[in-house]
Amino acid sequence: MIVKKRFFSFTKEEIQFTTESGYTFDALQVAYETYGRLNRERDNAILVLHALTGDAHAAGFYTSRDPKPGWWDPMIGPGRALDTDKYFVICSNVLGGCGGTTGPTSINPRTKAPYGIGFPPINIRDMVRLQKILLDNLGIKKLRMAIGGSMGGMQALEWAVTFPDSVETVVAIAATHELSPLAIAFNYAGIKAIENDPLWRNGNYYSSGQPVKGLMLARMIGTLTYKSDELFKRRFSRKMDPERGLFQVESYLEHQGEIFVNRFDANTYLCLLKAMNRHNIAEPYGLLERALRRIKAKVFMVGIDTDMLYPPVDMRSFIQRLNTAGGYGEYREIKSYQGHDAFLVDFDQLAPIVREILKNTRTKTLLNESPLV
Ligand SMILES: CC(=O)SCCNC(=O)CCNC(=O)[C@H](O)C(C)(C)COP(=O)(O)OP(=O)(O)OC[C@H]1O[C@@H](n2cnc3c(N)ncnc32)[C@H](O)[C@@H]1OP(=O)(O)O
Ligand SMILES: N[C@@H](CCO)C(=O)O
Repeated sequence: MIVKKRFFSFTKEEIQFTTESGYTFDALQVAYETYGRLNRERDNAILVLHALTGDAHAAGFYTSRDPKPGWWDPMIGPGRALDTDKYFVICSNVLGGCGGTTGPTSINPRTKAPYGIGFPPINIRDMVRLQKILLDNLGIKKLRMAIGGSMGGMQALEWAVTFPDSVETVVAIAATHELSPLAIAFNYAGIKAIENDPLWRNGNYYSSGQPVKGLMLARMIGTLTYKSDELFKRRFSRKMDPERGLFQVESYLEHQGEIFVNRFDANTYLCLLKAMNRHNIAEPYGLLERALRRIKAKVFMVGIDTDMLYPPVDMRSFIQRLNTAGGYGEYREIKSYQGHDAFLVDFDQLAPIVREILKNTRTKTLLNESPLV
C-alpha cells in the first residue's frame, strides 16, 4: 500500500486553539495519513493513536523502495484487522510531536525561531482536542473506533471522556487513565538525563546540535521499561558482544540510543514525557467516577501480562470502576514475553482481539450481554 503524508493547517483567525495551560497558538499544523475510504454515511472512520515516539505513518510505504512500512502496518490494510476495504483509518502526529504536527521544533511565528522549551505545557486532552478539529475538517462526526497503545491508549480513553458523543468504541492497549508513580519516576529519570546534558543548553540547542548523550540515555531508560526480563534472557542471556567489549544487552541499549537520536528531538521528548506525566482523565471533573459517568463508548482495555508500566491489575481495576459507574467495559489480555512493546510486535494476538471487538460492537446488542472483567 503506497501512502501519502498530508497536512492540515489553520490560523487562530480561522480556529482558536487554546491549550489547557492557557496558550493560544497563532497557527497550527497537523500531519496525518489516511488509509481506505470514508463511506457515504461517514460512519466507518477509525482513529489510530500513536505512542510516545510514533508518528502519523501507521501503515503502508511512501515509495516502493522504502525498506520499512508504517509502525502498525500488520494491523492496517485490505483484509487486516483494521480492514481498509471497510474502514477509513486516520492517524495523525500528536500536538507537541516532531513528525510534522506543531511542536517544539516548529517555528514560533512570534519569535521566528523554534519554540524549543518555550512550547506551551500540553496534556493528552490537548492532543485529543486537536485531533477533533482535524476530524471535523474531514467531515467525520462520529468515530467507529479510537484505538491506540501506550500514550495512544491514553488518547483513546480521553476521546471517550472528552467527546462522549463522538466515539462508538474505544480500545486502549497497554495504557492507563492516569500515570502511575512508577511510570512518572521512569519518565523523570529520562527528563533528567536530557536536562543534565550540558549540550541541552536549557533547550536552546537548535543551532549547536542535539544533547546526544542525554537523549541516548533517556531512550535507554525508556527501553528498559518497554521490554521484559524474559525477553532479555531469551534474546541476550549473558552473552558478550566481543567487538564492542560489552554484554550484548548493553550493546543493544547503546544501539537503541544511537538510532533514536537520529529520528527524534530532545525538547519534543521532554514535552511528550511531561504530557504523559500530567495525564489524568479525571482532572477536569474532580473525581474519576464523574469522568467515567460521561463515557458512552464501549471501552476495551487490552493489557500485556509482562508490561511493567501498565500492569494488567490496574487495567482490570479501571474496567471494574467503569462498569460500576454504569459504563460498558471489557478487559482482554495479550500473553507475551515482549513486555510493554508487545503492542508493536505481537500482531498475531492483537489482530484477532481487534477483529472480534469490531465484529461484536457492530450490532446494537453486544454478544456479551454482561461486561467481562
Ligand atoms: C506505536 C508507536 O507509535 S511507536 C512507533 C514504533 N516505534 C518504532 O518504530 C521505533 C522504535 N522501535 C521500537 O520500539 C522497536 O523497534 C519495536 C518495538 C517496534 C520492535 O521491537 P523488536 O522487534 O524487539 O526490535 P528492537 O528494536 O528491540 O531490536 C532490534 C534492533 O536492535 C538491534 N540489535 C539487536 N541485538 C543487538 C545487540 N546485541 N547489539 C546491538 N544492536 C542489537 C538490531 O540490529 C535491530 O536494529 P535496527 O532497529 O537498527 O534494525
Ligand atoms: N516503544 C514505543 C512505545 C512506548 O510506549 C515508542 O517508542 O513509542
